[in-house]
Amino acid sequence: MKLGIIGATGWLGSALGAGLLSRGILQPGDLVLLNRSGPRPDYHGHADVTWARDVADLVAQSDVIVVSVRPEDWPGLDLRAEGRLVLSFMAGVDAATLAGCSGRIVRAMPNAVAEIGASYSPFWAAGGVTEADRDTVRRLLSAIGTTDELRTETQIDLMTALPGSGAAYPALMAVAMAGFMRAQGVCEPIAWRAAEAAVIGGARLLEGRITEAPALLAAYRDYRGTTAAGLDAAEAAGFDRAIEAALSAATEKARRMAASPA
Ligand SMILES: NC(=O)C1=CN([C@@H]2O[C@H](COP(=O)(O)OP(=O)(O)OC[C@H]3O[C@@H](n4cnc5c(N)ncnc54)[C@H](OP(=O)(O)O)[C@@H]3O)[C@@H](O)[C@H]2O)C=CC1
Ligand SMILES: O=C(O)[C@@H]1CCC=N1
Repeated sequence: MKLGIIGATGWLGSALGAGLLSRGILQPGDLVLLNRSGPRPDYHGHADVTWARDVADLVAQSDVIVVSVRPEDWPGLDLRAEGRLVLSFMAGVDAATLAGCSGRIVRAMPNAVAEIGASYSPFWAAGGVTEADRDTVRRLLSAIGTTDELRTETQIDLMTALPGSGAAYPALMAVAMAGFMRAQGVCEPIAWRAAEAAVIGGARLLEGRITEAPALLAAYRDYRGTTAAGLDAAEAAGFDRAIEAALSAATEKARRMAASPA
């Protein structure tokens, strides 16, 4: 299979290319790459990839095409992909808009954790996508982590808001936590290590057992100690409302982008 990646040197496109090559899912000769800034002598340690001249050249050389450009760059691509499977990573560019390229459309929502091969990248397939196409999508996405198929396209906007945000909310928490420590006179490196202990250490404890989060919170509350006092104060200050506001705003932005394409 020849895979064309439009946006091959971007944040996600580059992570996909790196994962496909390092996991041996595709060989360098299977990759047809395109970006805006031009060919590079080395692509993740490989020189023997193919750089397309333009979008039409990439389509001519590819069986499957990944579109990983910013949403606002989609109209300018003028992609014509009749008979091809087209896998879009773009937020807020819906299937009705993508259908203009005449390909078989799948939308996936990876995140920045693709950089370390641990993205959760759910996908949704439009009409006309075959079982073989779905297998291809699962194989490609396995290069950057895990996936599930979604039943409706509207859920892509929700996934854009949550897993799509990658490390953003953990980073937001870490910055607030380290800031509190610094404000209390803790030196910079120890402030960051304290925040890392809570954000990363806590996440590692929950890894693979996230559904146990409510029970873990109950255990802290039953303890009736300092953490219980902190949890109560966080809730009273609107912690849940802040998360809901963030995810609603991001979902709404994705919906607005789809309703008014660039
Ligand atoms: N980053 C994220 O965390 C997430 C991103 N997404 C979606 O993934 C898509 C890609 O995002 P991201 O990787 O962050 O974006 P980047 O800005 O990092 O990369 C965009 C890529 O597109 C290339 N490009 C831009 N215009 C053209 C063009 N006309 N022809 C060919 N290539 C072009 C750029 O080339 P060059 O390198 O030369 O500039 C670059 O390689 C977006 O649509 C975004 O909504 C979805 C979930 C999470
Ligand atoms: O912030 C963004 O727009 C990108 C796309 C979806 C998630 N991150």
